Amino acid sequence: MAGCLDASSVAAVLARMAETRPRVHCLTNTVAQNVTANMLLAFGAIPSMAVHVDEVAGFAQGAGAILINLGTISAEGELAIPKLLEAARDHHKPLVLDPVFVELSPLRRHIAREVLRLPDVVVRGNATEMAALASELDAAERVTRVTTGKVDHIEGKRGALAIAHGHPLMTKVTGLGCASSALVAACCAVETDPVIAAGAALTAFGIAGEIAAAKSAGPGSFAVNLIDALASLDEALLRRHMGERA
Ligand SMILES: Nc1ncnc2c1ncn2[C@@H]1O[C@H](COP(=O)(O)OP(=O)(O)O)[C@@H](O)[C@H]1O
Ligand SMILES: Cc1ncsc1CCOP(=O)(O)O
Ligand SMILES: [Mg+2]
Repeated sequence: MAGCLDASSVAAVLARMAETRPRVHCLTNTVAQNVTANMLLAFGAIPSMAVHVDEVAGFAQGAGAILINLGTISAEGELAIPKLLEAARDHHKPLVLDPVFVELSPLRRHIAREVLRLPDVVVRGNATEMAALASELDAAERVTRVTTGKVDHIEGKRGALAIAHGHPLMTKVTGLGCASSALVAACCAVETDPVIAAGAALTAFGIAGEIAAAKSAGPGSFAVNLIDALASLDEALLRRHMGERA
């Protein structure tokens, strides 16, 4: 039976985020780079996005977590990935994979398979992407599966969570799934249990989506209001949206 987090657990992760300000090194797609960087900053983390094979290892070794997003994977990006995997392995960095459109691309499936040779990877995707990777995920060691949608489902070594926060407008702005993967990575930098880290990230992001939607006329204003809402989160707001007494 999947559980959910309480406001104090989410607030504790956000407090560590504010205190630590982890840098998330993102090898991510050109569509979502800007929204990803802005959401990480609003969340209290620091984004970096270098890709060149001769410098990416240094960026990754000094980061709190690593994100690999396959959305616009290039030959240059593909060269950098082994360096990121080495950094994650040798320097014990949390690593999140976002297998964008893996269902459409044998190349992306191949790269996802290579990434999943590493143990303890956190994979965040939508239901189509996670279903397309089912056999690779089944074969991966100590993988944490994060499947987003109307309800986000998180399954890992230490349990399962279902997160029923968010708003349909979050599907109308490009890059918000990619951004959610980056927020999961940021939480993995300050919370050692990836199930709790992903639960905190998606609870916070979903509540920010609810707050932003209430004051938006459409997807354009929603995109801007979402950054403000994410930056405004505190325990009182979390409690209000999680139905807990202030
Ligand atoms: N129908 C929905 N209602 C509320 N929130 C949603 C809905 N669909 C997706 N979300 C939220 O939107 C964000 C992006 O999820 P999703 O659309 O599944 O990713 P992707 O953009 O990679 O396909 C997640 O935070 C998720 O919780
Ligand atoms: C449209 C598109 N094409 C390649 S990456 C990308 C952005 C996908 O963003 P998200 O998965 O967050 O909707
Ligand atoms: Mg996506």
